[in-house]
Amino acid sequence: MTDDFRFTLRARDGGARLGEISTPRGAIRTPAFMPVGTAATVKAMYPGQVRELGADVVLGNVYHLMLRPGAERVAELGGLHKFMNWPHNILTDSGGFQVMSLAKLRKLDENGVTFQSHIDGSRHQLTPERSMEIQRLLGSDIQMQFDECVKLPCSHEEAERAMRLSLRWAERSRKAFGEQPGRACFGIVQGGAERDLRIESARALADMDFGGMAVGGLAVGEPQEVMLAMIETVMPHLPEHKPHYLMGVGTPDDLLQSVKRGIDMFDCVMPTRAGRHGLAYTRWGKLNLKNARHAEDPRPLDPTSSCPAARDYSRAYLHHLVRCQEILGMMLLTWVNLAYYQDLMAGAREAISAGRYDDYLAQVKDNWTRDGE
Ligand SMILES: CO[C@@H]1O[C@H](CNc2nc3cc4c(=O)[nH]c(N)nc4cc3[nH]2)[C@H]2OC(C)(C)O[C@@H]12
Repeated sequence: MTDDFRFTLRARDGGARLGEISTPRGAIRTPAFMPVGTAATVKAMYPGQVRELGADVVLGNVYHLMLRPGAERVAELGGLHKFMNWPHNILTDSGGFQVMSLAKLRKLDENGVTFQSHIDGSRHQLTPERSMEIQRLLGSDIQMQFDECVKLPCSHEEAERAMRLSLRWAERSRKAFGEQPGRACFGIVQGGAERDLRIESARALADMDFGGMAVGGLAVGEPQEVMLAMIETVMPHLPEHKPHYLMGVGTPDDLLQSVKRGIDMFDCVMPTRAGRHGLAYTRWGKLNLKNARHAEDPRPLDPTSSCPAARDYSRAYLHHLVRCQEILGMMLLTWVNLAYYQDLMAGAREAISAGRYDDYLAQVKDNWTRDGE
């Protein structure tokens, strides 16, 4: 156990990295997938279940928690770890992205963003200082700078404006974070799909004293090749001794391709959101269990899986639950999908350690062509 925040690079296999973040709350094995726990819960999962799947860290959101139940209230109740009964690491997103994708009547200026809650219309303001104060009140172990993420496609001028604003907000966020032993503040690289802006942003952030570097502004609807091109553009300019976090990503293929290019951390709503909508991620690809072809299929999703939801329930039963919109259907498929994402990352870590990541990537992709059977 350590009382400071430390990242150790354990092995490399081409561009892929095997590492470990250690904090007073435990180790985060990288490459890592962080289940999204937006409203202080990984939807449809017990915290103990999430941990059993191998998750070392979950993600929380300033935007949602400041609106409901409120950061001060969570602090009075002992902080977010105690509140949600998750004693392991928590990373919190700083709110800027969610404000722009969820809130109403947003007004952005140099100081921050004022907006109306999408829940009750109440008025709120987020600045770099308030976002870092909220993350400190929550007791977050990894706190994200407050930034502005532009939608893609956008003009070079617009991407430049938002990237420079995000750099000024990075300075303010880092100053407001101060020194919190055992915790880290991460900078977020912006710059849209513009190589010059991405490099300028990465270089400027690398000179600030951040504990890790995130790549933001992606997974906002751009094609995968644009996302991968931006990762390749910034990677040479990210400090290799600090964790690299790709925000909001992604599909299983996105994760494996990004690990190959030097990404260590991911978060994405896909496995949990897809599970609630009847979609199952399996070794052979994605299955839509609403589809009538599963109605009389007695086989489990994957008899070799270590996840009971994938091993002990027939596709016919899962199809029935999804068709009836039964709560158990959402629970079981969320479980299946998070197990798949954690196993995918565990396999990547093992493959990098053995120096056979490219074989692993090819083997996983080869299985996907067999249409879920
Ligand atoms: C696949 O899920 C959809 O795609 C979005 C995930 N993509 C994403 N890119 C992000 C970029 C940033 C960023 O630049 N900065 C900060 N602070 N946080 C970020 C969070 C991000 N998440 C989800 O967001 C919506 C709700 C649009 O659909 C989901």
